[in-house]
Amino acid sequence: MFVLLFRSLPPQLSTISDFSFPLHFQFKSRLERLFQYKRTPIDIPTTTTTTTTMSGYFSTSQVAGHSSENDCWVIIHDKVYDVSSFLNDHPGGKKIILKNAGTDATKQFDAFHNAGVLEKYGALCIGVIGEPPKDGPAPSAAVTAAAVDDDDRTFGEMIPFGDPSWYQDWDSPYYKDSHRRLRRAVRTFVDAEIMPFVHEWDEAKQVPMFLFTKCAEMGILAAIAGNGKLPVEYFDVEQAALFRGGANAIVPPEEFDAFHSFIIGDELARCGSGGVLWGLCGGLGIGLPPIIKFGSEELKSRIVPECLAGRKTICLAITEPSAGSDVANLTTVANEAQDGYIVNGEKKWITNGTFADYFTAAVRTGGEGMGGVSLIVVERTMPGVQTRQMKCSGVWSSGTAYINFEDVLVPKANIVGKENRGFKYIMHNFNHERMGIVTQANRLARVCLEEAIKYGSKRKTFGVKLVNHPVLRNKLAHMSRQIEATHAWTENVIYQTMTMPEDLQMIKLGGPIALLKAQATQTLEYCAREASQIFGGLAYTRGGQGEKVERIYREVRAYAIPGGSEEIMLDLGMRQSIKVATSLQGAKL
Ligand code: HEM
Repeated sequence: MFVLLFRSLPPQLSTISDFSFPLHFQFKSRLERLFQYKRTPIDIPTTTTTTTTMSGYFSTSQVAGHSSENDCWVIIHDKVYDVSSFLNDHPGGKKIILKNAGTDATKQFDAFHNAGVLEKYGALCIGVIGEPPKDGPAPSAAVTAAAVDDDDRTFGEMIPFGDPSWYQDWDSPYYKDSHRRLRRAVRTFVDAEIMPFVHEWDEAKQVPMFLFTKCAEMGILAAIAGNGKLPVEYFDVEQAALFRGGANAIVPPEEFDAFHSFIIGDELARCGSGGVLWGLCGGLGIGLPPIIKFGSEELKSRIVPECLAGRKTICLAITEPSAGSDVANLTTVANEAQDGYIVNGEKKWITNGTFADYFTAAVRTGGEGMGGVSLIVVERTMPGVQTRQMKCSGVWSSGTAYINFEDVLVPKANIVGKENRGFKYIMHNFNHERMGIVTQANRLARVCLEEAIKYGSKRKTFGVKLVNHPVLRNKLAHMSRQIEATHAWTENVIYQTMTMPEDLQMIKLGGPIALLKAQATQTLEYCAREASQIFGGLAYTRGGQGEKVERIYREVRAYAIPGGSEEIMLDLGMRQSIKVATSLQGAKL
């Protein structure tokens, strides 16, 4: 609706700074909008949510009566918070809140916090300012900005370039109603179940195991592992909130496509933490697909359902201390013995390796080079497996591990597919892995942009808002154009994965995907740097308003290096593209 109004504005009001909506254009008051949460389509587990326990309606004079240290209320964005029990724990100190006790402290609050803080401390909220609606429903705890949009053509907070353009009523050939429903469902889930806890989990350097169960109950784990297809045969679709109800589901299982996967990855990445993203799906997204695709029926039925249900976790163990992107030269060996294989060797920088139950490990079963590599599933419970947490600059909660395999006896049944075919299976996986990195990196870049625009719209220097300084707008402009270009290219490639035969994808898409990965991570690096400059000191300290930007800035290398470093991606991208052009497309070079 906002967009329709905007379109009909006269040309003289066409720049944002020129207009503010007349009162009658403010089509619904904030409070009305809060109560207009129309959909309750999914059951989201609530055990750890800090949902609002709103119970009442208050006038400002009622709130004014609660202004002492023992009985202290404040109004923030039309909601009433009883902060009496929180005063001593307030990181900004109790005096500063007491100065605003009993009053509307929205302005002061906004100057020092992200809006997300209130999600986390929702339990302090005791009501709202205003009269109860005559017949309306009670205030809903699960209200988020995402949930109050007027229709599904527009979605999100409408921060310029803060979401992909199809969220802002742009037409797109790629998305239909199930994609629109999915973005809403995943956003509601992420806002309630992940976003408020990201800082805590990152500082604790681990993602809680219950998050796996929750994501499994949503169907998110299955969607991530499915590589654009839903592995319906390995999980109970009826128990996954997104797919429950068949034709009436948020996404009817038979409609699921690569754009649904993309939306899930993109919406999850809004949490602004590579650590949480990788903690949850870094192992599953690359460790399980080779088993689903190439494993024996026995291996699949033993491992896949457990992982998709969130009861077990898995990771991909390829990289070694001396063989990074150089997979063909790895040295971990699996020597055939009477009862199986004896595995010996070291793996390094293994995402989820500190806690994973299964390791889809690349081992040498044959001679030198790529023809001697196999994939085998090593299990944590097997004697001789040792893992230790590595101290990395970023992605703290993802459980990055150094792994020792010492005389580990692994049964023959755990070999994935055929012996000495591992290199092909790994290559098969790389495109999928890289597209996952692209999706996350570009959304993290968007998070930096969104945070910078929000902060720059409230923070003033020399009496002028940051966004009104041309030098800072220039930074935002360069961030936006790169993010939008990367997103459009990503959508184009995803579409090809839906229409091109799989064997041809391996040949034709490898080059462009490698280039796209470099494009996405360089965009991320640029955006994280520029957003940090805009936040200044706040992005140099952990937590607080610059929390997301500070974290993302130190996570950049975790995207630019793994899955193929930028240097290798750029070289491979051109090499492969020239080869395809000359051998397949008829280019005379
Ligand atoms: C429900 C009410 C409030 C909650 C839950 C809350 C929570 C927090 C939290 C978690 C922080 C740590 C930094 C961050 O995560 O953003 C913080 C910092 C701070 N808060 Fe609050 N706060 C509340 C109200 C207020 C009010 C009314 C003021 C008044 C001005 C205030 C002033 C500050 C200041 C000055 C800081 C330190 C900022 C910095 O380190 O740069 N807070 N608050």
